[in-house]
Amino acid sequence: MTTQPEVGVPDFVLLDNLTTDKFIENLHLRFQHNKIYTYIGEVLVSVNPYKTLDIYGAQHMAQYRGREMFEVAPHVYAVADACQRVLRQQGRDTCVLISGESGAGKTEASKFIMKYIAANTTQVHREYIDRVKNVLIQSNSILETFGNAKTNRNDNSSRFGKYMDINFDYKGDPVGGHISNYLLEKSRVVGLQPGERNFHAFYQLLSTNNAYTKKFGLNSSAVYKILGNERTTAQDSKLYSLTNSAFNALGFAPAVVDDIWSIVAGVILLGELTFSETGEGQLVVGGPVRACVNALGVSEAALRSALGGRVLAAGGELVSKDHSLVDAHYTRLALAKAAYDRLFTWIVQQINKAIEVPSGQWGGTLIGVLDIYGFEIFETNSFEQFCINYCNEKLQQLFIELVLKQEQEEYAREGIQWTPVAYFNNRIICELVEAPHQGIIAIMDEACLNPTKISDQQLLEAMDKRLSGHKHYTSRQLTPIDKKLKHGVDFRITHYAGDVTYAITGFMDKNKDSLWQDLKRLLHSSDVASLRDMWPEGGTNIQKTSKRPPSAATLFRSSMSALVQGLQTKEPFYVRCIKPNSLQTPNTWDEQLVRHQVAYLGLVENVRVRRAGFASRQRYDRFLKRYKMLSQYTWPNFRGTSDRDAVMVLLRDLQVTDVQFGHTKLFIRSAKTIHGLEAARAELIPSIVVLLQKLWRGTIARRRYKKMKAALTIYNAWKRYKFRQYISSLQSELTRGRGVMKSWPSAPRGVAVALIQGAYRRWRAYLVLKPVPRDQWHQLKLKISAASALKSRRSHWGAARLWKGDYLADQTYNDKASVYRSALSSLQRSQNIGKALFSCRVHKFNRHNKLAERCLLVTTSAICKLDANTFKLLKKPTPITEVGAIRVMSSEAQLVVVSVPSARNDLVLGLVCPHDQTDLVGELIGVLANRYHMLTGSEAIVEVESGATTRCTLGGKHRALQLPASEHAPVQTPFTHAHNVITYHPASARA
Ligand SMILES: Nc1ncnc2c1ncn2[C@@H]1O[C@H](COP(=O)(O)OP(=O)(O)OP(=O)(O)O)[C@@H](O)[C@H]1O
Repeated sequence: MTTQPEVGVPDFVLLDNLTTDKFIENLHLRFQHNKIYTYIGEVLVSVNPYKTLDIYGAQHMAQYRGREMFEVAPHVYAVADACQRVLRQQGRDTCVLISGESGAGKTEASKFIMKYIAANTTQVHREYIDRVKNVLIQSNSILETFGNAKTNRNDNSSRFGKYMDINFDYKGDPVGGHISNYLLEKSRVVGLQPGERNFHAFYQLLSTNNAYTKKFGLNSSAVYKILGNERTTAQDSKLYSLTNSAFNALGFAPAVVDDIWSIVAGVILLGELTFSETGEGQLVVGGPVRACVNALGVSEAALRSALGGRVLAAGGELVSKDHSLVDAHYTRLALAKAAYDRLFTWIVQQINKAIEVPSGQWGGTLIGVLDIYGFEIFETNSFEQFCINYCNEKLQQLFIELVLKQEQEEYAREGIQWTPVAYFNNRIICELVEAPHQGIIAIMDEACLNPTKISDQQLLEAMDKRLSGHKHYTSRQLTPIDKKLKHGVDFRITHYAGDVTYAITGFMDKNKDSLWQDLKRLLHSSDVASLRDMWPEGGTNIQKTSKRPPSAATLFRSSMSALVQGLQTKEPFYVRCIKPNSLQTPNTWDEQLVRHQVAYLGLVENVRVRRAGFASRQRYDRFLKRYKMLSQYTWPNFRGTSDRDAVMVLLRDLQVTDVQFGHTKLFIRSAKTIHGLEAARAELIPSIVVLLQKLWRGTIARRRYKKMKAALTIYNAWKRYKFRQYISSLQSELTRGRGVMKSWPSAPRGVAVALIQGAYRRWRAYLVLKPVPRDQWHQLKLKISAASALKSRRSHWGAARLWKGDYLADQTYNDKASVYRSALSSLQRSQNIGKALFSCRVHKFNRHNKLAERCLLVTTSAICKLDANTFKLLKKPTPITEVGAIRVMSSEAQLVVVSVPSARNDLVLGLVCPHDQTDLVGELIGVLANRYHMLTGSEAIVEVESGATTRCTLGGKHRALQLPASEHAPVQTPFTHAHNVITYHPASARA
């Protein structure tokens, strides 16, 4: 991973002088360098780049997997990973609360979080987990189609609040989810601001020639009232097919998808209906009535009557009342809004069915992702802004509760002393809105319930009366000097994020949100099955439905309170989104706009609170892991017992004093200290990287070496196998008198034995030596590789027994083993000869034709001749590097000639084997050849004489050395000599 240099500070907590200017300066600096993410402790501040950044790919995800937030550059993936880690490691539910104004990047952030969570599963290809991941991601396309629209602030603005719970199994893999939707901006269905579009669904439906447009006579080039001046685009038709494939992926039945698009068409057509009055005052419905009833699946008569008037239950009687033109118009719009709003909620319910945790599947832990509208302050603020801003007050309250409370609890838990920080608690504003009996919602509900029709203005008067004296509420009536407030229209709430003036107009209607029963009945009578299903209350008896449903504000308050309750039980993470400009363009920074958002999101305050007590807190183990290299007492390892002790020692060594030691965490007061630690660390890192690289390269080399060794072992085993096969084929040919013997069918048995012995010897020789072509075996006088000599001998002789090497140290071979051992160690002390590798008794033949019993000792560097009884060194050791050649016989004779060109005498030795074995030659050659190779880097020369004769140099003269002919009479001495010919008698050389 390449770590890029940081720009500014990656965590606002590290700012030296905290002011709003400094805060914005750092945010801007980072934005200019495409560093759109910065932390306030664990809160992520994200600035919308309005351009595609290459920071979201799989390789970026990998950088955040399992890493602590402070270890890696700030990123929304780090938040997602932290969420998942808390869930997996502590089994705790977590949530991410994403806030910011329209276009600040909330929905994008939530999608990145979902993407990360979906990718970060423990099992990559478990079928239903893959399905869940797919469904969670696809559900976004449907929600965006039906709930998003182009506004002047955001081309793809979510016009509803969304909270999504994702369920995880015990391993931490997603197994399902649930979406809650809040307050769709349904007024958009029938009224658009200039330059804005209606919900995407309408344009998508009209963008192609499809079954629905055909069936309901819709036309992509026609102008429809509810679509405003905006036309469909090529993008819409692309998204139309995407939406349909998402429906398919979520398992929506084709009939249901038909129903959904029919309702969308029906709403477009409702927008086209017109009303006029006949001369007799009769209301006439015009426009595409037929197409409209077709799309909604209702009868024409029912539609006409529902739009033309209404039936009321009064005193047990049913009274019908005709609509005026104005009422009819209002009813049509109400019907369109209600039908679309209900459709949206119903679609969310269907999605929930598709993603619910299957029964029997444990989906015990949750991550909640809240993507909800930010604070809104417009020219004219109405009921919707009132609800949205109330929602933000609730979330701010939650933030205060969780963040500040947690902070204080942590200090208490850790035994840290601190002075509480003053902060503005917005509970008072929440209460202004929601308090029972006294709050604005209660006052509105009371007005709505009043049997006499209360106007908006009367509502305002009632509010003024009840709320006068409240610090956060005012109106022109209450502060006549404030000319900005319109008399009888405006009231102002001082929100935690600033003053907002609301116009009371429409509050009563919007809060009642009543849909006449006739319309509910109409929709329930539809033969579009899904539409019928959406309006169950339209099926109840009109006489029984006089009870008013709860008002819109009350419903909203309940859903907010349920939301907050749910969030309270979870460990929260915050993403605060900031919009850098209103033009939706990259690289543009509108200082005023940013300043405003920083203010109302309370970000600087957030940093202050975070730093009030301590700028940073870290668990001892984590702190140690990050900074242990800064002190010789802790690097590479601390010798004490606890991490806390280690951190204390480390900080004492660094003379850092502005800290407090909690039970499990270290609390650092000033940001400067963290800076200092970070800088010192950054300075040391390059040398540590070099060290790690060195170690790692060594590991790789050792691994490669092991592999090579393993390959060689396999190769040798195979070679042995082939030769065993060859020998056994020879043996079986011999016993059956075929094959080799076939060429000499009459060969006597002695010849056969000689033959097989010859083959056996050649085989032994072969094993000693590097393989040579069979046709060159008669020239068995070769240079061999030391390693292969060692290995080949070992593979043959070593298979039967272990090489003991230092035989003299073995009591069974040498009854004076202990004398030998002490002689050896004093020898080792006096003569730098190294470790004993091989020793045995030998018969030595010298230049005076004398035979002597000696002991031979081969060490890591030299060949020594020792006295046979005292094991004292007899002559100067001969360095192994001076060995010229080693000569042996291909037979079993234990005769070895070690030629030393620098001396006038070769070593002519008959080795004395232990009782239980017949050969030491192989082992001696193995040891000598191997050491020779190690010391000189070249191969030892080993000559194997195939015949019965070899040679040696004694007293500077060449002498022949032979084995006796078989018919020779046995002699008692291992060596005899006559006429410069030395004879070695193997039989007499036994121990
Ligand atoms: N991280 C990002 N990288 C690139 N572009 C982004 C990023 N975040 C947001 N955008 C761009 O900004 C646009 C608006 O973002 P988004 O829809 O997430 O805002 P929002 O805060 O959810 O707004 P609203 O409240 O209106 O729904 C996106 O369509 C996208 O083009």
